[in-house]
Amino acid sequence: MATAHATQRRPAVLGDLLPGSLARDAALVAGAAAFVGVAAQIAVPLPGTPVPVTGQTFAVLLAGAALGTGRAALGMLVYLLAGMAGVPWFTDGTSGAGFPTLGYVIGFVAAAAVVGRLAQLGGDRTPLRTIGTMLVGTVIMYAAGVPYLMAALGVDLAKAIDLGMTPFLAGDALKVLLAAGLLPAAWKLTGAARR
Ligand SMILES: O=C(O)CCCC[C@@H]1SC[C@@H]2NC(=O)N[C@@H]21
Repeated sequence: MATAHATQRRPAVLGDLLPGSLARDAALVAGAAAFVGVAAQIAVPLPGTPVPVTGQTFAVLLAGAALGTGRAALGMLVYLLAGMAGVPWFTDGTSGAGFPTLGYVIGFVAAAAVVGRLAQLGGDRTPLRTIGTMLVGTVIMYAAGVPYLMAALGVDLAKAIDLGMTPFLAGDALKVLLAAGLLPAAWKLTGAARR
């Protein structure tokens, strides 16, 4: 019984290390949305495509792993809905719903939820596991973003991949590697128990 109790109290994700419960969770959800909103302002346009290189993917992956599935998904839902409602925190300070990259932002919700779940299962405790977790999250963003791009621009799948995936693979791989260095190191720094 004592062991089971101790196991329950062990932090499942980094966000659990902060004290409090409801207020903490609300702050983490709002913080995750704002974090992605700030990361969206790091946007580099590429010639020949309406899709920019942005810091969002990295922020979404980190928020997912650090907050766990429920809070991370909620944070990304707040980001999506507030942005659609007029908060200017999509790339380059934009908002609304009439832009071709909205599919990626919809994908952020699912990606954060899945990355959060994998992190709760220990998927951010070692660099190798973190790479796997972040790759899954990245694939989910593309799985939402590329078909949306197809529909929004009226192009076929090959063209949508050309415009919305191929130019970003190297940069997104770097973000995955960066997360794979950061998250296990953060766990090590906290000294929290391993799983
Ligand atoms: O307009 C937006 O707010 C969303 C931009 C989405 C950019 C996508 S996310 C996956 C890929 N990696 C990048 O760095 N940029 C694209």
